[in-house]
Amino acid sequence: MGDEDWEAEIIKPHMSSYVPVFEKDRYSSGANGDTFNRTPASSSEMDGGPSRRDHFMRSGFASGRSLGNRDADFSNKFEEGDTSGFWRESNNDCEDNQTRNRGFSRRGGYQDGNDSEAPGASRRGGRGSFRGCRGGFGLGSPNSKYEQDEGTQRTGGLFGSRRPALSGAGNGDTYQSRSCSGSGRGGYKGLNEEVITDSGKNTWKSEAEGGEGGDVQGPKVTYIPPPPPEDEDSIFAHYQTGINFDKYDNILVEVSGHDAPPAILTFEEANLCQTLNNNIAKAGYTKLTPVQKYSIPIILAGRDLMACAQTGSGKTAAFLLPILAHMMRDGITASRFKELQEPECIIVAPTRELINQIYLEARKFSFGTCVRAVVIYGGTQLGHSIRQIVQGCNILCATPGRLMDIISKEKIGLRQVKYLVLDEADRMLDMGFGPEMKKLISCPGMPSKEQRQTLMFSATFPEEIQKLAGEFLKSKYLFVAVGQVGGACRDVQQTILQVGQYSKREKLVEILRNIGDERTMVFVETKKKADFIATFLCQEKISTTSIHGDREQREREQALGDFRCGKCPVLVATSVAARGLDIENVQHVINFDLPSAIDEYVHRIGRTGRCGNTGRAVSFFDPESDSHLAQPLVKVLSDAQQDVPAWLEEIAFSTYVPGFSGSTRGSVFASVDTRKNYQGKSTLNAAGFSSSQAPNPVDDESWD
Ligand SMILES: Nc1ncnc2c1ncn2[C@@H]1O[C@H](COP(=O)(O)OP(=O)(O)OP(=O)(O)O)[C@@H](O)[C@H]1O
Repeated sequence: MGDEDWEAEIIKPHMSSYVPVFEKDRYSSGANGDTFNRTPASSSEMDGGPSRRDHFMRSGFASGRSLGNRDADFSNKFEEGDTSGFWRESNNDCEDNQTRNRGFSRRGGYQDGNDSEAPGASRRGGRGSFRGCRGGFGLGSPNSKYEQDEGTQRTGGLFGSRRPALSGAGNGDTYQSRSCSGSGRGGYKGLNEEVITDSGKNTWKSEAEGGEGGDVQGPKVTYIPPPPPEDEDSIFAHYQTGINFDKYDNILVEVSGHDAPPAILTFEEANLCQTLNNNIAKAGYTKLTPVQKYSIPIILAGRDLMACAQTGSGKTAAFLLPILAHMMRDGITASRFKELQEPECIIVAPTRELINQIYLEARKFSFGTCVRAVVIYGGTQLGHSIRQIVQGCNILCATPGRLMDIISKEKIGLRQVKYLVLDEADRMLDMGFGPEMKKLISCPGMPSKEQRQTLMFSATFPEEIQKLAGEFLKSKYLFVAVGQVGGACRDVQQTILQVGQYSKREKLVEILRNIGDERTMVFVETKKKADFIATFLCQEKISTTSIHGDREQREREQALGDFRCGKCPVLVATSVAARGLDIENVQHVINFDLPSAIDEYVHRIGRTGRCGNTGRAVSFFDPESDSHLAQPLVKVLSDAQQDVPAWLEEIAFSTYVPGFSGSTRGSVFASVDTRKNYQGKSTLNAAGFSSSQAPNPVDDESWD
């Protein structure tokens, strides 16, 4: 990806606000048209009384086997030997996992015509019918000692041409060739991505575990991401807040812990320096969101914080602004070249694209100051990461694997760390990343929790993860809960359709055809399925790209860029794109497969309906595989004042688990703060008034 692609990806400022029109019959099957009715459930429904019957699956979308002969050649390739009519992939990710442990793998059936394979690579054949989409991207020859340190380069694909994605599919359709970037080559696994564990449950795997970026296993990564744009317009590019932005003020906020400082109501009250205020204005922020109103004074007061607020409600600025304010107040010295850099702030996030996004935000808010933010993440050349760091580093944004690598190379010292931020903290502390986070806080030089300020943010905080967090936070940390902990954003209109696996593709195409060119993220559960569905959609002449951990980083960034700029309005993704990504104008999220855990559902649908804009989420519920989600889904839907289909309630009732509190893997819906013996709890609304003065959002008819 070249510089020009970066520019294409950047959304220029002052674009008009996105307010989608919800046409009643948009997704209607035509028979009764009673679909996507945005009317909130009646109070009796909210109380667990009878809910409206859902009509979608009864009258609506075609049932039975999909596709027929339409894409016979392609489908057959996948369905060969699969009596289910949908290709089987039960063990695929286990295989991936094994392959991943060797540090390098190739996707079965995908052939990259111009890439050389490094030693140790494994090739899985058997489903061949595709060629690699395109060649690679070369960025000069190694010329520094860091690059030489990289050792063997993965040389294949330099300046490769964009080749037809489906050359083996038998139709040579040029449209597909042009638009489908769903078929990634092998290469490095995206290691911060889901893998199926022995138990069959998804978890996430850190980069370090797979050796990515490390020196021990596998070939070296040569990808150097293009530099971000330097011009002010691009740096401050933003989208407009939506019609529901002001309604954030009605959400109840609960702060727990001792001696919480009062919320602020305006940016002026934060008393930030002039440069920061200018940057805030240039970013188009005029009013604080609830999580900002509460978190900014807490962080400015030097307190540790665990903050939980709905997706798309401004958590990133809630931690960046007060950290920057402190740095400015403390007069940190301008960064300069040093072999060992000692950043004052470390921010970690679970995926590469998210950490890059956080970095861009940090760069935006620190514009014109001497604070230098740096981003490092897996899938890119290690030497490049080191070169970025040695030039100076006050705020280090990193994925965990790359961070630990860089620390082990003694390019980063931890003695000066004053702020440690875990974004998507529940993910950062779960079994995928938790061990690495523990390693991080026990690294030599890392100030103890008493000596540093630790900040955790997420839209979901399962109880058991809150308990783990105690190890990282001072005992007197404050907990801010904006709205229901783990609740879905109410600006997202959620629809659950009962769709069996054999009908999913047909339904997807039907919905996407109705949607037209509006940007849509389609979530699937595995990387292979992401490739498959992306390719299938391309074959259906729906311009689609894909992002998942089997794609090389260059391809992931290209895919995201193509999606952002609208070149490919459909992005098929695994959960690697479920959290944090803030992409303008994502009007729809479709859960082709539901995730295994409800918190992931909340994050996925939160890619739309951001910052007061409205969005829609449709989820295919297959009773064969998704029944365990019925209960938590009913809770999420009713908490967000969405219609709950009667059939879903029935399934939820029939799979009733006594003591259920909202999650299949512990309680997403923590009672708020899991510390039992705290004092000083206060409930306020986001406008800063006590709850007795505030309208209860559940009663707020105008919310929807
Ligand atoms: N006060 C504000 N005024 C206007 N826009 C804002 C404000 N705060 C944040 N935004 C914008 O809202 C969008 C969402 O913010 P952000 O990505 O920080 O959300 P988030 O809460 O971290 O979401 P997620 O839970 O999905 O990670 C961004 O485009 C951001 O620039």
